[in-house]
Amino acid sequence: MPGFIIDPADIPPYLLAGGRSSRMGANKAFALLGGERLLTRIAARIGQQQKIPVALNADSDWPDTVGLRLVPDIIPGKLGPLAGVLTAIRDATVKHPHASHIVTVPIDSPFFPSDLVGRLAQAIVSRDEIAIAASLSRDHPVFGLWPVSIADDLEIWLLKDDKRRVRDFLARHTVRTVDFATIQTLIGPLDPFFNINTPDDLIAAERWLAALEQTP
Ligand SMILES: Nc1nc2c(ncn2[C@@H]2O[C@H](COP(=O)(O)OP(=O)(O)OP(=O)(O)O)[C@@H](O)[C@H]2O)c(=O)[nH]1
Ligand SMILES: [Mg+2]
Repeated sequence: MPGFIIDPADIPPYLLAGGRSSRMGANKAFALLGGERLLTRIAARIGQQQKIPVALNADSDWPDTVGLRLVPDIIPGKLGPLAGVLTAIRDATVKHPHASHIVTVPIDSPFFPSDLVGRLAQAIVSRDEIAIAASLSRDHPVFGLWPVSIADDLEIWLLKDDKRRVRDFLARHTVRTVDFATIQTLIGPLDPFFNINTPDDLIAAERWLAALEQTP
């Protein structure tokens, strides 16, 4: 079936980095993986899939945006990743008025698939649908295509729902879930959405990176 989105590379990309990094104990965007900051590494990885420059959704006093356009949350209080999604949609409505969707990726998952946006876009069959990634039977809604048409509903939900469970918001909309396979490496199968929350996760990520580099 032909998809609704004609060119996935035209979807405006937003890097979600507005979290607290509380489990890491320091801003994980600046943590080094393979000698490179996660911020630089992940911006490049999503940037290579998209024609529109990546925007950085992060605090207004962010120390170094590495040249990315900074878009701070429009609702204060660190209300979670969906506050970043709302911010991105509102920004895109102004900066990219023809976009039907935006794409978000988190700051802490360095191995996400190089065909992420294309596969998510393929799953969308009409204007108001959300597409999110999944692997190993788990959903990863921070990796999502979000229709700009959900903005008002998302804003009301963020302000009114105290629990702010992402799955509760998704239940209000049509969601296409796209499953991605694990990556075979010399040390076993890698979840492409492995995410770095703690210092131990960062050590594990170094091992995965080395294994990927050694895998033919
Ligand atoms: N814009 C925005 N992004 C957020 C917010 N909370 C989390 N995120 C982002 O959502 C993604 C997944 O969040 P987590 O893995 O929990 O990261 P975190 O919140 O920084 O880390 P913890 O404090 O340890 O939970 C990361 O890219 C975060 O930067 C928020 O309030 N606003
Ligand atoms: Mg995380």
